[in-house]
Amino acid sequence: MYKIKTFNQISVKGLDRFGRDKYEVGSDIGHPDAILLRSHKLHNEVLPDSVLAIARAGAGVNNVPVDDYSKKGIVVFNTPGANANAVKELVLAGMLLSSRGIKNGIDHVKTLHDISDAAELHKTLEAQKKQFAGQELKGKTLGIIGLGAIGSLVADMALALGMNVVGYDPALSIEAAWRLSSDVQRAENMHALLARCDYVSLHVPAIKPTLNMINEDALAQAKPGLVLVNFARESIVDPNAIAKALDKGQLRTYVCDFPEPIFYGRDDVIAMPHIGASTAEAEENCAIMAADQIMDFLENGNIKNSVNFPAAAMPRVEGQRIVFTNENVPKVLGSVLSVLADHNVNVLDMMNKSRGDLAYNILDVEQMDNGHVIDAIKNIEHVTTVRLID
Ligand SMILES: NC(=O)C1=CN([C@@H]2O[C@H](COP(=O)(O)OP(=O)(O)OC[C@H]3O[C@@H](n4cnc5c(N)ncnc54)[C@H](O)[C@@H]3O)[C@@H](O)[C@H]2O)C=CC1
Ligand SMILES: O=C(O)C(=O)COP(=O)(O)O
Repeated sequence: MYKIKTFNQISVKGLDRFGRDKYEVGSDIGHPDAILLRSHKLHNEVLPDSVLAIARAGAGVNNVPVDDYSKKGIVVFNTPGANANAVKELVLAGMLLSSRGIKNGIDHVKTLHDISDAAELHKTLEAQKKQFAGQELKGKTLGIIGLGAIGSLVADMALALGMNVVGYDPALSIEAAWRLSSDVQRAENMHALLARCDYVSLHVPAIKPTLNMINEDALAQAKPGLVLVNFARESIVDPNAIAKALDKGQLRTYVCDFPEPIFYGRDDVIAMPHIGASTAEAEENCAIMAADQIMDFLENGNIKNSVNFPAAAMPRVEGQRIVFTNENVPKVLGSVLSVLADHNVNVLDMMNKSRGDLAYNILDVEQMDNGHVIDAIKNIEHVTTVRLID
């Protein structure tokens, strides 16, 4: 039996992927083979040695100490794009909330509940509605910082609304570039983007280079009256700088999924409780993708959508499969193959992939009757983890 420990609310559709004949799944599992979670922070958790993999049902992995886990040979997965549409739709809601008198208008209507005569109510509304007039998105310029799964969907949506779209992403992958509409204009740098946009939406991961990227310096470049939309992470903005920019009118509104105490009581901040990915569809997509990736890894050693390991997958053949991780230095694979040769084990197929400082290997071998082989591989210098899969 494989054991999967869960944190957070994981969609049942995902949990149901784990066949109960092979898997035990729950939030109170003691020595799990893998962990399935959403935003639960793992930095302060002591992981049992049994853990081989972590799957983040979602995009951001800043709640997982990925570098530490890489050193231990723990594979970390996420689910790219699985919740992107949900975020995109909320970005639209955020832009509309910041541009039209929606919230204040609705609140105002609620204050009129003692007017019982319909005709009088309509007359009052018509007389007062001018205070809730707004502006349209069409014809305005939206800047998008980070043009990955979410950024590219936001770009398509904004173009469809008749907005001009400017993008900035110095780390854009080739795959993401192919997905991007050719109508997205390219900004040379973030400051140039901020200077020409009416709205800016942030879609970068929380990593060292993006920490506090929206700071006082950046906001000083913004076109006065900018609406800043942050459904990415709290750590990429400096809240004090945002508050100052709002006070000065450099920012008109800050729309975010990450409330901060400094924003309490401000009408120019629209803060939501991290609900960008909180739709039934996104939760299902993420949970299903994460569960499938864990199962393929545990049962076959295959790796897809890892943030710290290379992609590696081979179809299964007869016999057994050995998977091992090693530091990415010369001679390790050769030493492993020598051990197999010494024990008379025939290799049927193999794959060796590397990513940064680590390498991952899949070896299909004929059925072995020698139990010492795995121990011998474990003892080879620079081998971090090894596993035999039947
Ligand atoms: N509010 C919510 O519930 C959700 C928030 N998120 C956040 O949104 C982030 C982005 O998600 P996806 O689009 O799915 O990820 P993604 O990995 O597909 O796209 C991120 C993009 O940011 C770019 N990037 C990296 N460093 C950059 C920099 N310094 N300047 C400009 N661009 C840079 C990358 O090249 C990549 O194209 C996640 O990492 C997560 O923090 C994601 C899903 C839900
Ligand atoms: O996918 C992401 O990065 C998110 O922020 C979504 O977080 P959640 O799974 O809703 O806690």
